[in-house]
Amino acid sequence: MFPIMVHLAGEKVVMVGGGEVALHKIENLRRFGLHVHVVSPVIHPGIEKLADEGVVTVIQKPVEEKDYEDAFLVMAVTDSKKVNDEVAKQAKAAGKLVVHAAQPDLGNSTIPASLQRGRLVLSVSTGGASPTLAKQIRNELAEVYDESYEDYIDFLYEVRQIVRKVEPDRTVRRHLLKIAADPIFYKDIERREGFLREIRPFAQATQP
Ligand SMILES: C[C@@]1(CC(=O)O)C2=NC(=C\c3[nH]c(c(CCC(=O)O)c3CC(=O)O)Cc3[nH]c(c(CC(=O)O)c3CCC(=O)O)/C=C3\N/C(=C\2)[C@@H](CCC(=O)O)[C@]3(C)CC(=O)O)/[C@H]1CCC(=O)O
Ligand SMILES: NC(=O)c1ccc[n+]([C@@H]2O[C@H](COP(=O)([O-])OP(=O)(O)OC[C@H]3O[C@@H](n4cnc5c(N)ncnc54)[C@H](O)[C@@H]3O)[C@@H](O)[C@H]2O)c1
Repeated sequence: MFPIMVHLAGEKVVMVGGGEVALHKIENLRRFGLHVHVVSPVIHPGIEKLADEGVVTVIQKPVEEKDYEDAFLVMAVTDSKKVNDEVAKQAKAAGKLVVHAAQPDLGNSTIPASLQRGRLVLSVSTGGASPTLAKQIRNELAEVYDESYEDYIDFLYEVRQIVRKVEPDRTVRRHLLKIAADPIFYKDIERREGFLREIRPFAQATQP
């Protein structure tokens, strides 16, 4: 398994199956601001509620290939092995990202337990050994990397954008970015503001 971050905004995500597991997967996708198309004859009440809120689009019927032919990511989460296997096979052959929720080796992707702190994303995968352990480790990380990381990551992002824009020399750029990543800036918000005050004028000066 190779970890990769995927920009899914604007891409079609199709959930085949509308039960409990589908609901859980949709809620996870929702945390990342993603809209999901659900194809399933029976729809969990929790998914119906999300449809009312506009978070998902529901197509209430058994799945057919045309329901996911324009999808980027397909999740096969029905309670039928035959349906999940068939969907995974066809979608994979069509070059899509595919999660098979019951037999991961029949898909080509799995969902890790994850945690977001603004731009910081921490993901834990056990390669199907124990989703329960993945969740436990994620919860431990959530305590270490608490909400205060959101602002800190924003600071690092802004510094990096400025440095990339104003400093043509790669060695100097790396040096400056290393300074910015000093833990002192995590702990001391005033220092962050001071640092930004110092470097912002350089970016403004180079504006076209
Ligand atoms: C991380 C998380 C993300 C998410 O789903 O969003 C996720 N499963 C979560 C929870 C969870 N899933 C299951 C339990 C019950 C206890 C247990 O079995 O441990 C719990 C625990 C709970 O619910 O508390 C049952 C289960 N899961 C899979 C199978 C089939 C199989 O056995 O392989 C079965 C057995 C079904 C059966 O009994 O027949 C398969 C997969 N589940 C994965 C991801 C992928 C591997 C990730 C990895 O190992 O790292 C993979 C391979 C494919 C995929 O679905 O992507 C999410 C964490 C929650 C969070 O983020 O809060
Ligand atoms: N990956 C995970 O995290 C995880 C966790 C637990 C279970 N599972 C697996 O997920 C699967 C689903 O479990 P569940 O608890 O959501 O089941 P469920 O009984 O709650 O829901 C099954 C859904 O499949 C739909 N379905 C059936 N035939 C269909 C078809 N032809 N086309 C479209 N949809 C169809 C039904 O309408 C229903 O909405 C099981 O195979 C289970 O082993 C995966």
